Amino acid sequence: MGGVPSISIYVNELIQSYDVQNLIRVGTCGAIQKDVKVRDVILASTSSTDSQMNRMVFGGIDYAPPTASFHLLKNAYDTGLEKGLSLRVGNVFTSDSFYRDNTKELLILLDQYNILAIEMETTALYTLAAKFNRNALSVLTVSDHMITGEETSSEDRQTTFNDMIEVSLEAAIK
Ligand SMILES: O=P(O)(O)O[C@H]1O[C@H](CO)[C@@H](O)[C@H]1O
Ligand SMILES: O=c1cc[nH]c(=O)[nH]1
Repeated sequence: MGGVPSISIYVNELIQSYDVQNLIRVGTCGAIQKDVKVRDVILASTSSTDSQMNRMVFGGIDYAPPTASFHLLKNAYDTGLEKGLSLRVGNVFTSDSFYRDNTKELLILLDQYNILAIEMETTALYTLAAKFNRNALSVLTVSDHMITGEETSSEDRQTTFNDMIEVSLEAAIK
C-alpha cells in the first residue's frame, strides 16, 4: 500500500470526510516465525513498529500496543475458521523500511518476541482508529517468508488473496 504516511492520509480522509466506522486493511506481509507459512492469513490483534509516528504524537510515552477492534477481529476469526483458512492471530511489525541493512538482526529480535510477520501500515491504522474511536483490523496474507525465502506465485496471489477479502467483507457486516 505504501507505508505509514500513505495509509495515514487514507484513514484520516475516510474518517473525516466519509465518517467511515469500520476500517479493514487487506494486504500482504512477510512471515517471521517458522510455523507461519506462506498463504496463511494473519489477523493482526496488535502491532509493534519502528515508525516515528506514535513518538511524534505521544512524545516520551510508549503508546502501546495499537490494537485491533475486538468485534472485527472476532468476526474475521469466526469467518476464517468457517472457511477453513489457516489463520493466525497476533502481533505484527509495521516497518518504515522494506529494504534495510540490519534485516538479520531485526528478524532475530522480532522472532524472539513472537512477532508473526512484517508489513508497513497496521500501526498507523490502529492508532488513528483509536484517536477517532473507530473499529479497525488488518487482515494480511503471507506473501513470502523472511527466513526461508519461500514466496507465493502470481497465480497464488490472484486466488488465495480473495479469501482474506471475503473474510474482511463478512467481518464488517456481521
Ligand atoms: O500488500 P500491501 O497492502 O501493499 O502491503 C505490503 O506490501 C508493501 C510492500 O511491498 C507494503 O505496503 C506492505 O505492508
Ligand atoms: O516481506 C514483506 C512482504 C510484504 N510486505 C512487507 O512489508 N514485507
